Amino acid sequence: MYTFQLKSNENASASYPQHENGHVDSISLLSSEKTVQELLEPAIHGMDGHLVEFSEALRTVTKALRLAAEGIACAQADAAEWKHKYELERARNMQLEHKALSPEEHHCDLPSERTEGLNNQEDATYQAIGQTLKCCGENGICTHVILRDGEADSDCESVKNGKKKKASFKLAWCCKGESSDQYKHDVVSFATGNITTAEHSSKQISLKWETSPQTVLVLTRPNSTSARIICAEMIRWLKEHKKLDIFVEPRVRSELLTESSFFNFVHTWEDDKEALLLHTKVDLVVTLGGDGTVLWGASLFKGPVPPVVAFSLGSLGFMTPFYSEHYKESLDAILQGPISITLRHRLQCHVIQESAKHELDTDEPTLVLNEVTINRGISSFLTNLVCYCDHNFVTTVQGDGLILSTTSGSTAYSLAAGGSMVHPQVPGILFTPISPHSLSFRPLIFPEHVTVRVQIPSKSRSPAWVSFDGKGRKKLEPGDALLCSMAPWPVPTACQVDSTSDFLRSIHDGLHWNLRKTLLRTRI
Ligand SMILES: NC(=O)c1ccc[n+]([C@@H]2O[C@H](COP(=O)([O-])OP(=O)(O)OC[C@H]3O[C@@H](n4cnc5c(N)ncnc54)[C@H](O)[C@@H]3O)[C@@H](O)[C@H]2O)c1
Ligand SMILES: Nc1ncnc2c1ncn2[C@@H]1O[C@H](COP(=O)(O)OP(=O)(O)OP(=O)(O)O)[C@@H](O)[C@H]1O
Repeated sequence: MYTFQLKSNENASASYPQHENGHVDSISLLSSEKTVQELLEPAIHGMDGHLVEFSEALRTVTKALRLAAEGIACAQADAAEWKHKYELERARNMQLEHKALSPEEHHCDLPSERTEGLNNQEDATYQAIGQTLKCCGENGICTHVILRDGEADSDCESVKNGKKKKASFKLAWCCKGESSDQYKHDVVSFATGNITTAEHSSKQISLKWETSPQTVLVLTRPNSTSARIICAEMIRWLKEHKKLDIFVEPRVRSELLTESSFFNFVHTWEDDKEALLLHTKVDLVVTLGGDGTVLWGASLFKGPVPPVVAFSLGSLGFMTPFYSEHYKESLDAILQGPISITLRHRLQCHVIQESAKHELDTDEPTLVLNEVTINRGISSFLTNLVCYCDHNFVTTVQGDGLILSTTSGSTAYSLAAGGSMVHPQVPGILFTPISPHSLSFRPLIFPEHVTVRVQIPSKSRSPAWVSFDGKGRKKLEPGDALLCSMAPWPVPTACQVDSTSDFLRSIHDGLHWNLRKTLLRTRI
């Protein structure tokens, strides 16, 4: 009996025709439902209660299946309709875009002298674009320009209809202050008043060697046996297989020579003055350690920084995407290029002492890759830091202190203090308070071009302490100030995949960001 029922069940399901996508046809389900009823009707006649119950259950299942199939069919019809709508909308947008981009289409039936005028203006426009590109080339700064100087374009309909034209305007911007012409660019001038950006300013950057790298600086985390072992092995491989010149820190050279006189070819430097010239000799920097070693490496370069390849020892860091175990494959690919890089912006920090505020000759700035922190040190008083952004008063920080962070540093101390995580390729200055006394004090992000000034009021009850990437603490006496702005020398770090993929991997693997634990239940 039960064998029969099972078989009929199988037959019923086998007879449900399925679409390519695996969905069951609701009409066939309806007929199957009837078939089940017809088949069972005589069989159950006069049988016991169990069979009646079972046939009821079977009917309910078939009905449920039919309803589900109807639902799916309905959803599919809906989806097809939306897809059609989407395609129409897309085609319309593409048409509009095309219209906006092609200059010829803008010249509808205007009087001929008017069109001539426009053509001349366009010539001038293209000349202007040419000039801008030339100027970009010279300055090493690229601004993508859309210029459409002067009078109407897509407003021609309104002109024909005798309607008023929209006011024309011109946008300009400058970096590095009003006074510097060098970085000034006229950008957009649209008679229509529509502002668009031609290109995204910050894209995935690719580095292609024009001549092969010759010299590599290898930096290692101190007091680490694994770093020492991999360092010696890597240097031997770079010399024997890649014929490269190697630089290491004075400490590392002594360590290598203690191991073997083979490492006699390794170069180093004598003093800080010589270290300052490293960027003129080194094509590539390799770090073996954690994020701290990358910070250390960056701090050796007070100006331009060669590309940095950061190998992690053990766990992956936020700025160390390469595994040291695979150094040969990674370095092979990097030395050959092209490689994706992240340009990690740095902040330059000046401490201005009250006693020396009228002196023109201030100390060299300190460059940070993560952040500069101003805190209360051992004092038990709240900090009282008066902050300005350019010439605008921002706020007074009363709390444990303030972090001015780069976007690379956004996953470090700033994050612990409640700041947001920001993709490292975004240029900006994060303004994150540390344990602020006021509950409404939320973190801010300033644009890249501003200068932030943190002033210790002359009447402050206590000094404050400033530290750079967690190091080099300095005392800020009442009346002293810290000036912080974006440095012109970023740190180019090689990516394992690309900027975004590496960033996301670091926050997923390093922080377990938004990871929810799911309970594995045994299915009954
Ligand atoms: N409460 C905190 O979270 C806190 C406190 C002090 C310093 N720090 C951070 O430590 C940094 C100095 O690092 P260190 O290695 O010289 O000191 P460290 O040896 O004390 O290490 C600090 C930790 O911060 C991590 N770290 C460093 N840079 C990071 C980054 N950009 N993103 C995510 N994590 C990062 C390191 O991997 C390490 O685990 C400082 O720049 C500061 O950002 C954090
Ligand atoms: N070559 C170096 N010379 C001097 N100090 C260094 C050097 N490399 C790293 N440091 C310092 O040693 C400390 C530890 O460096 P490490 O690279 O292990 O950083 P970490 O980020 O703490 O490591 P992890 O990511 O494994 O937690 C840091 O404070 C760093 O500034």
